[in-house]
Amino acid sequence: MPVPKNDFKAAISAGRQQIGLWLNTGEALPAEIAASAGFDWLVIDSEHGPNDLRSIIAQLRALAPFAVEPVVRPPSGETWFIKQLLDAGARTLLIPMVDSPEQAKALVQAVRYPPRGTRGLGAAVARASGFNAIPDYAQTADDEICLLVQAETRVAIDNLEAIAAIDGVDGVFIGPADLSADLGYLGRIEAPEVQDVIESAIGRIIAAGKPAGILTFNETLNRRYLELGASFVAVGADVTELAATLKNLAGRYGRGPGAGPAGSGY
Ligand SMILES: O=C(O)C(=O)C[C@H](O)[C@@H](O)CO
Repeated sequence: MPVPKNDFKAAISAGRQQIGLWLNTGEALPAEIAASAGFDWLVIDSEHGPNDLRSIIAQLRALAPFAVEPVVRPPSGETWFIKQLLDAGARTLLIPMVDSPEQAKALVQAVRYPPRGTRGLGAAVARASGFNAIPDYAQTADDEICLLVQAETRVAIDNLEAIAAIDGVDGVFIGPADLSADLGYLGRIEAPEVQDVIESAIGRIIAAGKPAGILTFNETLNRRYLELGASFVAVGADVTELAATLKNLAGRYGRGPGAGPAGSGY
């Protein structure tokens, strides 16, 4: 029996646009609530969210009954943690700060079993294989793993075509907050100079034959990126949505700081 198909991977490679949300509470219950809202993909974020392997597993379990792809973002692309995440049952990974084709190649190696890569064997005792309930796990896992890399520095933008060309990179995600900072526009994602770089990067990723992805908290920008052909667009984060909704509710009864200005997020 092979591993189940990764519909998200198939969708983005076929250009079927997927709408996502960031999960930053580190808790299973809000993850379950977000899944019930109907998003196509949800990012369990351990780069900026309070997550460890156990909280990630709890969220993977919470999301399992839903038709949504859990995308796990580790704090960085360390091989040892990638191995733990894959064994825990994560199969779509979003790796921050990938600046070069060499880095991308090393990540591809980390997510694939020999002879195609260097992933260590051990899934038979792990959640990924249903604790050995999927007999062909080791033979079939590689093809359903989806490796997404983040381009979020000037160096990565310079190397975009070379990164996208790496076989096994399944999508390139623009990190607008870090990219804008590296371009000298800290906290100013909407600056026209930043937008020019992002729009051209989306076009270049697509021209290189790979799906492009992005996240902002700005609906106008998100719709523009969808128009430009980005395949996986995250449109917000659970914590910012909760904070905004609660401030608004309290504000309607004269409490708290009120709704405040809407930001694009960082
Ligand atoms: O640089 C970015 O933008 C991202 O990588 C996404 C952010 O990390 C996300 O956490 C929203 O602030």
